[in-house]
Amino acid sequence: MEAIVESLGLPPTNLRSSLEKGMHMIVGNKYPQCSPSSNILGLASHTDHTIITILLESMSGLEIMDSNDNNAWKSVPATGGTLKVLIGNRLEVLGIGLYKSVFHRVTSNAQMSRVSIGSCLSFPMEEMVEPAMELVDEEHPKRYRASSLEEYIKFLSSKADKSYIESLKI
Ligand SMILES: O=C(O)CCC(=O)C(=O)O
Ligand SMILES: [Fe+2]
Repeated sequence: MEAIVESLGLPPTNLRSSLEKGMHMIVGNKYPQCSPSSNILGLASHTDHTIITILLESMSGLEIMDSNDNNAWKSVPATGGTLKVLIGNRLEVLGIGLYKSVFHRVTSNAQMSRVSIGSCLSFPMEEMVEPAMELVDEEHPKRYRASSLEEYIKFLSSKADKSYIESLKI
């Protein structure tokens, strides 16, 4: 994490105390076998609310949206035992969009069920996260408003018509 923070141009220890107090959730997902004719997704398109998510999956099925190719869905190859790192909303906000949280989804599979384990790194529940002030100047405006994990949970139960990351853009 310190290397990622440093790559934003911030002191590597910048987030240390927030991370020590922060939430680290391990999420297990199981996607049962499902006929392709039903046209059902295993998991709908979303970006993660986290700082980063580290993902381990039993087989392929993960797709990411390629904003450089007309938002086409691209399959992510599952290469045995490889960990995948997804940028979450908090890191996008902190670095004023230098790293983008990617839209991803999981397809269904007619032959086999699939499992994945996500290691989700987050700030403390009530901590307001906003762009790092060291990175903000006249040429680099804030672009994102401050928000917390607590607020994200409320957002989930609201009937918002845009994605969470869009709702954070000023
Ligand atoms: O199962 C996967 O590969 C993705 C899981 C996921 O996106 C999530 O838990 O947020
Ligand atoms: Fe996700």
